[in-house]
Amino acid sequence: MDEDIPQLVEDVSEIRGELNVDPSNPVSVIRNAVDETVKVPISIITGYLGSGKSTLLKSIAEKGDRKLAVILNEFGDSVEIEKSLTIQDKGESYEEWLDLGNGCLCCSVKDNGVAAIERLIAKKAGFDYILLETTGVADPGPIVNMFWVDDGLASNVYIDGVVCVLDSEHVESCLDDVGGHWHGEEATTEIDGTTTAHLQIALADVILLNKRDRINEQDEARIKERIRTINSIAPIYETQFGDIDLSKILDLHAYENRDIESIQSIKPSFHDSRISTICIDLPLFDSTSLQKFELMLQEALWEGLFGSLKVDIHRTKALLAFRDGFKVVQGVRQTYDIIDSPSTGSSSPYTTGKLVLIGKNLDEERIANHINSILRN
Ligand SMILES: Nc1nc2c(ncn2[C@@H]2O[C@H](COP(=O)(O)OP(=O)(O)OP(=O)(O)O)[C@@H](O)[C@H]2O)c(=O)[nH]1
Repeated sequence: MDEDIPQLVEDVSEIRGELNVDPSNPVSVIRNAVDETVKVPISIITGYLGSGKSTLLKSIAEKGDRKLAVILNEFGDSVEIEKSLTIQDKGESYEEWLDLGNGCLCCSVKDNGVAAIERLIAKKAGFDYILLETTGVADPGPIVNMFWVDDGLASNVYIDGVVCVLDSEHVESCLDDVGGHWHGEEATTEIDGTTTAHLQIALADVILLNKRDRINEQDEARIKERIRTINSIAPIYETQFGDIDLSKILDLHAYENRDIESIQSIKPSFHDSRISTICIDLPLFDSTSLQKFELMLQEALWEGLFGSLKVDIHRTKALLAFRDGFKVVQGVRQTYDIIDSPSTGSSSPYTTGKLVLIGKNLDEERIANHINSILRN
């Protein structure tokens, strides 16, 4: 093995040892050893089982001149308390088994996964991009939040975006949940018919309609329309064997304030009984608007309420326009961030703002009325 290629997770017990030092803040131990000036983008690759995630990763690795670190998250076929963490670096790969403790992706992967990636950075592997492939049955929300929110990690890694790979031939049956039996997996549908595929599409910043060779033009038009009823922000590209111009899926900066274009270009929404996208115009904010807006947003995200309307929000984006500048809001599930625009010293380029929400039960008219009445008072 090449000496220059760093060992990533030498020993799981070592990670646990570190976690044990300060269980309340597991990354802080490692954070000190990290060069804070290094910031590596991480893209989350999500998509249902067999949609072509690994094929895409291979295609990216072959194409780019970037040095990629690829992290594969796979569960065993039982609710095993083990997870395989494989890092590939130009053909070399390291495999470690991380004990998840309770098999729960959300919390258990968080601690071990964060520690492993901190180590990756700390070892200065010389890579400049991380791709993380989630397991096909996973809701990507907790993973996105893990990389976005974690302070220690955020100083070294920033989340660039979520790429959702769809199998053109099977995406409709996944959304109708007749595909839940694939690969012997159990169906993952909620009572109202929301499937894992809905959640993966809802959180996508870009969508690849892969296996395009398996459908005809009519199918393509119908499928795209259906996807847009769920997420009308993310661009959709058709691909075969993950072949795509890398500039369309990497370096999206989808969680930053430079994401203005996607907020501005949002199309009017369609309605789906499960998850849909809505877009609400916001007035020019004055000195009291921000606080009112934030309280309203907190109630919506944390309590699931716009007034008396019960909602469930997966993704939030907003452009808040002020006379002398603007702010961008980014949110994933209950977490949000309000990001200032860099000061230009001149007046704002925007005279109105916009709020884009992807979630369940989003009645655009009722929400717009609620927001307007809050902002007016
Ligand atoms: N016809 C066709 N087959 C494809 C295409 N992309 C991928 N495949 C095939 O689909 C199968 C599944 O692809 P993978 O890349 O392993 O899918 P995955 O999403 O990583 O699968 P899991 O790890 O099981 O979730 C493989 O046999 C691929 O060769 C495509 O565009 N067209």
